[in-house]
Amino acid sequence: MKNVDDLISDAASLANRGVSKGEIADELNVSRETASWLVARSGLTSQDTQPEDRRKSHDIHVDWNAIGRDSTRLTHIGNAMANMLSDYSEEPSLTVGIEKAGTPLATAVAQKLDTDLATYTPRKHQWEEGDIEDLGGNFSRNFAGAHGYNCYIVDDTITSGTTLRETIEAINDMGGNPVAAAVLIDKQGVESIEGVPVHSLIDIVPVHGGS
Ligand SMILES: O=P(O)(O)OC[C@H]1O[C@H](OP(=O)(O)OP(=O)(O)O)[C@H](O)[C@@H]1O
Repeated sequence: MKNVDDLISDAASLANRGVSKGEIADELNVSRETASWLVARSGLTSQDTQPEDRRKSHDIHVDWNAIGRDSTRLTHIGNAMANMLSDYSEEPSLTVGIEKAGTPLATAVAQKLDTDLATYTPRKHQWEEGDIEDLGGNFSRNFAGAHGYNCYIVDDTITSGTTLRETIEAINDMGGNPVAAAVLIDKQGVESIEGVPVHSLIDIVPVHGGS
């Protein structure tokens, strides 16, 4: 069982060997953002890892600020995501937004589909102290819980899929039924996670070949 210090040590060791942040994320089964955080916590400077990162990392940063900063655009995008989710016989009555960026999108989706609203904060946001295995994510008490609900799940991006997988497991653990998920952008191009269909408005598809 690993605690945060073990992970920081592992991340530093991999970074010192020239492994990219994306590969560290895969190796340690965390998101790339978390891998960056672990390397930063280890005290390695960006100079220590930057050249190898530039050469080996294929990850991309998605900037959807033009949508997120404008409530009209956000609502339109939420409606489009709702449209992708509107064909399930279970007729979910709860939309679960993944904090933080998934929540405003989930709010728009919930409004369009006339469902209740829940928010889930993944465990990676609760890593400041303690053993990672002992820390879980949580549903905000300000919104609905997942118990007894057929649920849609909404987030902005899939990078490794770890966050969505964790959210699906958390909904199951709480006695809910995750029916389908929708994201703005899927960097994996997955069709399903843990048996739950995943819909994305945009898939990122790496193109190989050329020079
Ligand atoms: O598929 P994964 O590798 O798990 O990564 C995807 C997650 O990472 C981002 O969250 P992040 O914590 O970076 O940002 P946020 O709190 O602003 O949503 C994003 O919003 C997803 O929730």
